[in-house]
Amino acid sequence: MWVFGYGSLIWKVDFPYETQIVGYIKGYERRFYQHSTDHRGTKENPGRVVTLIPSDKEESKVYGVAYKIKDSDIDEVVNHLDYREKGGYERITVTFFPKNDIANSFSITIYLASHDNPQYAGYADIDDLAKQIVKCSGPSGENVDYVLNLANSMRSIAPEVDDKHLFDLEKAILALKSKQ
Ligand SMILES: N[C@@H](CCC(=O)N[C@@H](CS)C(=O)NCC(=O)O)C(=O)O
Repeated sequence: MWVFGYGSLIWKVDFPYETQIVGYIKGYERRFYQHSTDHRGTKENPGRVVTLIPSDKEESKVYGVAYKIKDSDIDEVVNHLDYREKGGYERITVTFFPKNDIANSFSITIYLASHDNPQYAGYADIDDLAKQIVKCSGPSGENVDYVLNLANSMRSIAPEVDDKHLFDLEKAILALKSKQ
């Protein structure tokens, strides 16, 4: 079994895996459109974490990390991730393209929070997202750290990729923090 990480699963790998490959999935865009009340926010003050929105933009790709789960670990890992992603995410299967070997794509499981889940927050502009995020923290820590960890991880796994939404948000958050 393979699992694709495109958010905290890139930088917070709290499950056993055999190997990992950097690559992408197509037809989606990564957006901070999911409320988090159990990790980076609370019910009263929900944070924002990433999900994927469908995109018909030619060649829309979301880069992340694919993890190969050993057969004997599958039940444990799926139970763990089902619990970790309980805030509105569901497992679906998509095609993964290894960055350095796109000819050998394969099926992979992702956790996606669709637009009709109860914690879907939807669109907000970058400044409003940043203003919300700098005020939030939850059981897993500061919402700001979630964004900065993801931005730093993306720069290290795919430095050639410009995820405008992510890096514009990072810039807006750092600008707000510098004024505090
Ligand atoms: N499904 C996404 C993970 C989305 C995500 O980040 N989920 C949150 C749940 S709200 C999480 O696991 N957070 C852990 C943390 O914030 O430390 C992925 O593939 O990376």
